[in-house]
Amino acid sequence: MKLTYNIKIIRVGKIKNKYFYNASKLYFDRIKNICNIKEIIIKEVKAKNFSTIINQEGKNIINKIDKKDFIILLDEKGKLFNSIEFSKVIDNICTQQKIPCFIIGGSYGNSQQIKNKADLLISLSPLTFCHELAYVVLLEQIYRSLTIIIGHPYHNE
Ligand SMILES: C[S@@+](CC[C@H](N)C(=O)[O-])C[C@H]1O[C@@H](n2cnc3c(N)ncnc32)[C@H](O)[C@@H]1O
Repeated sequence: MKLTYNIKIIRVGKIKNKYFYNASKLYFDRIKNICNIKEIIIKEVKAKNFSTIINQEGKNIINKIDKKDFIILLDEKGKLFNSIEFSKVIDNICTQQKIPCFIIGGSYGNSQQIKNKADLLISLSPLTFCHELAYVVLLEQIYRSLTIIIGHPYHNE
C-alpha cells in the first residue's frame, strides 16, 4: 500500500561508517516503498569553536525549513514516545496536510535557535547516540510507524 504522505529529514554530514550507511539505506528504501521521503544533508562546518559549529550548522538547517514543515527536532532531552504514539504523531501531522520534518543535529548537537523554532522535541532514548546511529534508529521508527498506519504486520512480528 502506498500513502500520499511526505516525510522530510534534515541532517548534518555524510554517513561515513559503512554499517550505519547500509542500515540507513535499508530502511530509507523501505520507507520509499510506502510514502514520499526527501532528505537534505547539510555540510559539516569545520571550526575550532564548538559554538561556531553548532550555530552555523543551525543556520544552514533553518534555511532548509519550509512553511509546510512541522519541525520535529531529535534531542535526547525531548519527549519519549512508544512506537504506536510515534506513528500517531506522524499520521496526525500528515493528515493535516503538513510535512513532518525531522532534524538531526551534527556531532556537537543542535543550536538554541533550532530548539526555539521546533514544534516538537523528541527523544529516541535518554542515552546519547552519535548522529549516524540516531539517523538509523529514526528511519527504523519511521518505517515501523508507516507499517502501523497501513496495517502491515512488521510491528507485530
Ligand atoms: C552526538 S549527538 C549530539 C550530542 C550533543 N552533546 C547534544 O547535546 O546534542 C548528535 C545528534 O544526534 C541526535 N541524537 C543523539 N542521541 C539522541 C537521542 N537519544 N534522542 C534523540 N536524538 C538523539 C540529536 O539530534 C543530536 O543533535
